[in-house]
Amino acid sequence: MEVKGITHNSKEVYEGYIFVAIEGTNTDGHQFVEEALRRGAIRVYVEKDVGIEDPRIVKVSDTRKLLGELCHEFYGRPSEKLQVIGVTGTNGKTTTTHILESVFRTAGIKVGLIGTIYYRLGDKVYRYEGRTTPDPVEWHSTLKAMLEDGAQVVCAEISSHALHQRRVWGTKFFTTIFTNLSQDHLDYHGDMENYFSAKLLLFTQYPQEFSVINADDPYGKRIVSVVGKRARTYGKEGDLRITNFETSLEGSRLEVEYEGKRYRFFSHLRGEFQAYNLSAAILTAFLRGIDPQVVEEGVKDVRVPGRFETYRKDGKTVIVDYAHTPDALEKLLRTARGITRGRLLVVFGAGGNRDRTKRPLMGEVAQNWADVIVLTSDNPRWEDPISIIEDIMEGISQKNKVLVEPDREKAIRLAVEMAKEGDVVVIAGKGHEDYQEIKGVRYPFSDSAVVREILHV
Ligand SMILES: CC(=O)N[C@H]1[C@@H](OP(=O)(O)OP(=O)(O)OC[C@H]2O[C@@H](n3ccc(=O)[nH]c3=O)[C@H](O)[C@@H]2O)O[C@H](CO)[C@@H](O)[C@@H]1O[C@H](C)C(=O)N[C@@H](C)C(=O)N[C@H](CCC(=O)O)C(=O)O
Ligand SMILES: Nc1ncnc2c1ncn2[C@@H]1O[C@H](COP(=O)(O)OP(=O)(O)OP(=O)(O)O)[C@@H](O)[C@H]1O
Ligand SMILES: N[C@H](CCC[C@H](N)C(=O)O)C(=O)O
Ligand SMILES: [Mg+2]
Repeated sequence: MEVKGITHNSKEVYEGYIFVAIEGTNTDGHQFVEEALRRGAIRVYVEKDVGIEDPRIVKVSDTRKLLGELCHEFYGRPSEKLQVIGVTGTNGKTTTTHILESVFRTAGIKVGLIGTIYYRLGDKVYRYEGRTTPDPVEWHSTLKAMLEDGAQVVCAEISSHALHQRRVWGTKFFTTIFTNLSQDHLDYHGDMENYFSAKLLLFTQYPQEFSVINADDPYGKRIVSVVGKRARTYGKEGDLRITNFETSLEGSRLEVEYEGKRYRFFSHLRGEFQAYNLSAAILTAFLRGIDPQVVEEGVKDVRVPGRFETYRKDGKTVIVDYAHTPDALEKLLRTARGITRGRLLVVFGAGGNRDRTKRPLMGEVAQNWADVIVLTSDNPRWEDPISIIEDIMEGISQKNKVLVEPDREKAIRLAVEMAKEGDVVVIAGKGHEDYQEIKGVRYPFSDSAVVREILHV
């Protein structure tokens, strides 16, 4: 039986395909078995009876795991011929994968990147459906495509949704990395314990040589206790020990101690949290045997679109960043406050159809650090923008600091034009995003483009 393709979507079944029925969050693939058969499926895997007598239907215990295993086989087990580095955690995945990409490229190693912004190998960008971590078909086929295009290493962001939905099941990892865990995605996971359990899966259910863990994070400590001798840690208490870190508008200086030696690094990345992203990437590069001088060179000029992008004009500074969780916003504003001579203004909103409970917490963070808060829309999706803003307002008692402007472009313009010499304006939540998602439509929109137009830079 020659298999022509594998899919979990009946609408993508063609003659000779295998269809795997998945019970999802919106609908159940088991309702589409008849359609899959009609479209020419030669095998249909189900988890439960669908009331159709047909020799092509086979029942298994877990169709999500089966889908991953089938795709891993069908695309030629690419993760066994590459070195796949998987990064998970609430924040830092995109940044850490970009640092690793820069280090491996400096070492002359062909390195692929799969994550929030793009799936790319050098200048080649692969089909991208908008997920930080794609479904098993897109995941294993992209690994195969990168392998065929010469990739030796692939650095990938592994989201908690992906782990919960087994989107990367069947993958063999070289190294997995844990950045941190703080509040996000509770709309999906329900509570922090479930969120942590999803993250833990990467370190316990997938083959890997090393687990690189943030020893300073309370959840990181729990992962170390579970993975045992495979763990290699970073942080103030890590195997790779952070001994000094300074950050400014110019960049960051990091000093670490590892296996009895001291190392110093400089990077254009800014923000106190970069100590951790840099350390995670440096430890991983050391474990892969990359020469320290090459690592030093590789971490210098890392550019991550939409992370702490800085524009300056007439003595005022505007920072565009992707922070969209209470922890990230807190660390971003704390860093911004440290470089502000005058007032700190912040423009942000919160994504619709995402974790609602984080909204007042973000409002409270903004109130603690900023002099002026302009509340606006992020990606409202199917929610009313005003009600999202009201959720954020719940966390703000100092109402006199707040201006409300639901139109994001007007809100950015309002803050930048209000700012005076010495002031800093932080525009948070969307970073690299080049769209605004409203009621299922992605309208072209970019925070950076709006800022550049206002400042004529
Ligand atoms: C909540 C969530 O994660 N949903 C993801 C999930 O969809 P689902 O389980 O809801 O699927 P469903 O729509 O219920 O359909 C169930 C099954 O029926 C099948 N079906 C459906 C219709 C049909 O006609 N025939 C058919 O066979 C579907 O193919 C599917 O297998 O599986 C889909 C396929 O893999 C994903 O595209 C989809 O991502 C949605 C669009 C999404 O917005 N996900 C976000 C929350 C997300 O995944 N974000 C993370 C983290 C971002 C970050 O913090 O970095 C990410 O990795 O991007
Ligand atoms: N190690 C970190 N700890 C806390 N905040 C961080 C860290 N690294 C980056 N941030 C902040 O969080 C934001 C998101 O960073 P990044 O895009 O690297 O995270 P991510 O895990 O890929 O996020 P997402 O899951 O939304 O894709 C950054 O814009 C920055 O403000
Ligand atoms: N500006 C986006 C950031 C989150 C995107 C991604 N992390 C997700 O949850 O899909 C939003 O808040 O909608
Ligand atoms: Mg990301």
